[in-house]
Amino acid sequence: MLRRRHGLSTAATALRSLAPSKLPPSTLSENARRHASNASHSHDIAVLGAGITGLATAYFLSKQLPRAKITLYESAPRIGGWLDSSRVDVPGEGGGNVLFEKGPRTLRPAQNGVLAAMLIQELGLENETIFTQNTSPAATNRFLFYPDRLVKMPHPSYGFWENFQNIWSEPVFDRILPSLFWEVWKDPRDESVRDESIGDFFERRFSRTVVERILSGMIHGIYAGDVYKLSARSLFPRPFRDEVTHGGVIQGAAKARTEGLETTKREMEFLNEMKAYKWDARLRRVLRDTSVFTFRDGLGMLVDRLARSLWEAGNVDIQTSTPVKALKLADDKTGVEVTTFKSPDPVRHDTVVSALSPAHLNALAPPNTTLAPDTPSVTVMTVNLYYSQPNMHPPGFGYLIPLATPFEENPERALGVVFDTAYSPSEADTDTSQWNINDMEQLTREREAGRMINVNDFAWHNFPSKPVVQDTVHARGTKVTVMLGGHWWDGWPAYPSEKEGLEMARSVLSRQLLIHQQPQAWSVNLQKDCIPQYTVGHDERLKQAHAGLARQYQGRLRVAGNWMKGVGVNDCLRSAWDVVKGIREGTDGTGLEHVGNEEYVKLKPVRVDRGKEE
Ligand SMILES: C=Cc1c2[nH]c(c1C)Cc1[nH]c(c(CCC(=O)O)c1C)Cc1[nH]c(c(C)c1CCC(=O)O)Cc1[nH]c(c(C)c1C=C)C2
Repeated sequence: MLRRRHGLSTAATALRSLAPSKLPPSTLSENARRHASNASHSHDIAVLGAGITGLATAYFLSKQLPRAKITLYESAPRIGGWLDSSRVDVPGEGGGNVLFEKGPRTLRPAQNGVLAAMLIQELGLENETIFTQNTSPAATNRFLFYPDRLVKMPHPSYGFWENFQNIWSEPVFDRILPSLFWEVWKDPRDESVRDESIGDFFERRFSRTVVERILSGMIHGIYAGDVYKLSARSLFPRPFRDEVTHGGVIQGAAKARTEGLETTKREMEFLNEMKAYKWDARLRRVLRDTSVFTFRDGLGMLVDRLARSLWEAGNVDIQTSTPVKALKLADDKTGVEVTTFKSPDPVRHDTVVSALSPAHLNALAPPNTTLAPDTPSVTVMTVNLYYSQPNMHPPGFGYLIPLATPFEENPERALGVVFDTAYSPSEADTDTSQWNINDMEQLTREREAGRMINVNDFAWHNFPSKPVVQDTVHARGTKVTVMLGGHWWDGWPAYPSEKEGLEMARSVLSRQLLIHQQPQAWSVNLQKDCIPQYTVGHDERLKQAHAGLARQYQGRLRVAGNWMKGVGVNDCLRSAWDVVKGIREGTDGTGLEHVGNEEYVKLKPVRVDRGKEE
């Protein structure tokens, strides 16, 4: 009884830190809550950390083990970690507000993203989702800034000639075609080389210009990291393997096209499990044409809905503002004792899942032990800016700034700029007279059939009849995010202040996009140690960590998060899914057992005939 009251009040505290409108109605699943809290528990599981990994772990646990007792410990007063969406008022005529994302802003439905898609369905977010169509500029137009201008990356939708001319004339693509051609003739590396940096690998296979002008930009957009430090084996496992098994990267890609892609048995099982899921047919159809999606209130809405669902489940106790101090294997080895800074008495749980960073987890370990491998991370400053003038940048996703961009063109060492307007519609975008489709009956038919349709500069489909918009400003403006820091700030003793960050971002926009105006709204966010860096030898270190955890804890302590097999939100969901599967199946896993799993199977080459899709 005591637990239940405590659980409800702490969950309520967590929920109250969200918008008041998100508080669960008192009628919600009261029976379910009472039932679960009175029942004897099948498992007693603690989850450490209520970022997206911890929340998703608790969610999958509560769904798949409804009789488990789950305690979620979070050191901060709020939940959600790096997923943080907030609204900022825009002063002036039109008024209203704009939504800024401090961290990740969109999700892809592909690969591990099927789990995010599943959450749309299970959390009832269909009518709150903004789907960006994969033919829209936000999906097709990506730019690199080199040497002093935006250059469009090739895309099949531009057609052969436009791509060819671009590749032929722009210095960013200098010698790319010969380097692709010669790759086929290069000797493969010695098999004894177990890992190297992606910079070294692609420089060896292709050329330094490919690495420094193109690849480094792409890596900035995902890892904010240094190509010469990150691991080829961890980040590009397929090409790295193809070099040895097929003689080269191009040969490997060609073989995959003709004979089918190779994937691990584990991935295949996951795909089959996802295929067997009872998908809403309409959602599935829309997602097939979706490049990325987000929600009316940003990705923070996913956090809110997960929290609400945990509340409703009744068997989850969310303890915010409760930092964990220490972890210890129970003397009888059948559980783990968790001590928090709130009480000197340890609480025993059958299983603990850490959704903390390696550094945080190691800080809880008994003296002279490490639980997770040393994994460096980078700090990113995101600077969101909103201007009331529309179209201040070309239509597209945004641009990335590679290593090779001359210093004088990027003295702030920005990593890239995201054009948020591209996927984030505002009230103004509901004005049908501005849409580039005249036949409104066709629009209605398409919408009713659950098909996506281009209605504007960017494309979006909405489930309900009224389009979902993110920003409440009445006129269309321009919303961008400047990304600063990452590996450029490695080893810095201090980071720029908010004021300096804003000045740096404005200076980037002024030089690179010729935006000299004063923004109407902004937000500067320093995200310390937010992206783990999978440096050379990463997989090997994970394997050792797995062996150590398995030996010491025999399945009682497991790990999940973005520091093992992918740094994105979708990867966090996958990691949560996998760890829960291990617990459900009662294996002696650690959450790292998949690392180095090299049992491969072949996927048949897929030919999608869109006309025949249901
Ligand atoms: C906010 C900073 C982030 C940077 N990388 C990531 C975040 C959250 C993680 C990440 N970003 C992308 C992926 C690939 C998978 C995918 O969803 O596409 C991952 C794992 C791609 C991506 N990069 C940028 C955006 C807007 C996206 C789409 C996903 C998202 O919303 O984050 C832009 C971007 N991200 C970073 C930089 C420096 C940058 C520059 C334009 C760092």
